[in-house]
Amino acid sequence: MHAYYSKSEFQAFVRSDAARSGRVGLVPTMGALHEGHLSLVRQAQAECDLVAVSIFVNPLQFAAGEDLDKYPRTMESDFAKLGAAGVDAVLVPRVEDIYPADFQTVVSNDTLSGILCGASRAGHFNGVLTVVLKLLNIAKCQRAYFGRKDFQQLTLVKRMVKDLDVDCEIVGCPTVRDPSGLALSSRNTYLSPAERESSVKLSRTLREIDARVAAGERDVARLMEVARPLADDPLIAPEYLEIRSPGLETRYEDELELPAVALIAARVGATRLIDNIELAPQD
Ligand SMILES: Nc1ncnc2c1ncn2[C@@H]1O[C@H](COP(=O)(O)OP(=O)(O)OP(=O)(O)O)[C@@H](O)[C@H]1O
Ligand SMILES: CC(C)(CO)[C@@H](O)C(=O)[O-]
Ligand code: BAL
Repeated sequence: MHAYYSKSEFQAFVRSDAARSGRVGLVPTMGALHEGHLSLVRQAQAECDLVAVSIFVNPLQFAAGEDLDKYPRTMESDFAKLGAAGVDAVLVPRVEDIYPADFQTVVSNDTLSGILCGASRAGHFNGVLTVVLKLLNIAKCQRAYFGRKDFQQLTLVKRMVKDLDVDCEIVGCPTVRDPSGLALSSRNTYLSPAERESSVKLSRTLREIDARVAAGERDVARLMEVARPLADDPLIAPEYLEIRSPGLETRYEDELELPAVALIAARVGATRLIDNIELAPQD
C-alpha cells in the first residue's frame, strides 16, 4: 500500500500506466475507520482492479460550532487496517492542498441540501458535494463507494453526478451494524456506556416502522407513534423522523407509498447520530 500526502503525487499515480490499465475504485472517508468503511473497501475490491481510499476531514462540511477540531483522528490504526485489507493507495491530503488560498468554486444543491440533516447543518451538504467532486476528479475513478447509512449524502452525490455529467458510477453499500443494531459510525466513540445503550433505540424505532409497514400499515401518524420511547429517554433529543420517497423529494405526511425510506436523526447526549431504513414494496 502506498500513501500519498499530496494531490499531485497521487495524481501522478492514478495517471500511471499501471492505474490506467484497469478500473479504479475510490472510497472517500474522513478516517477513524471501522468495519463500515472496510465493507466499502471490500466491495470496491470485488469490483475494481485498483482501490484507493481517501482520508480527509473536510473543513468545508462542518458547520460553525460542530466537532471539526475534536473529530476522531486515528491515522496509525487507519493505515494498519487499510494495509491489512490490501488497499492499493491511500490519499491523505493537507487542507491547503485541497483548498488553496485562492479557492472559490463550490457545488450546491438548493433542493435537497436544506432538508433532513441539512436543516440543522447549514452548508454541510454543499461542503460534501464540493469535496466529493474534487476527489472524483483527482482520483479519475470509474467507481466511488458510499455507505447507505448516510442516505441523504448518497442521494445528493448521485444527483450531482447525474446533473453534472460526472463520468463515475456511484455505488451505495449496505449499512454495517453492531450486534445491538446500532449503525457503526466514527462518532460512536463519543458515546458513554449509558448513551450507547440508549442509542440502540434509533435502529429499533426504524425496525419497528419496517415491521408495521410489512404488516400493512400505511398511515404515517400511526407509524410515528413507535418513536415514543425515543422522546421518553432523557438521554435522547430527537431531531427528525421522516418517511420520504427514495429520491427524498416527497415527504409523506398522511399515507405513504412504497418504496420509501424512513430516516432518523437524534442527539444522544452531545452526539448527533443518524440512521435510516429502506421500506421495500410488498409482494
Ligand atoms: N456503518 C456503516 N456502514 C456502511 N457504510 C458506512 C458506515 N459508516 C460510515 N459509512 C460510510 O463510510 C464513508 C465515510 O464515512 P465517514 O468517514 O464520515 O464515517 P462515519 O462513520 O459515517 O463518520 P461520522 O460519524 O462522521 O458520520 C461514507 O460513505 C459513509 O456512508
Ligand atoms: C463523503 C465524505 C468522505 C466527504 O468528506 C464524508 O462526508 C463522509 O465521510 O461521509
Ligand atoms: N458521514 C458524514 C460526514 C459528516 O457527518 O460530516
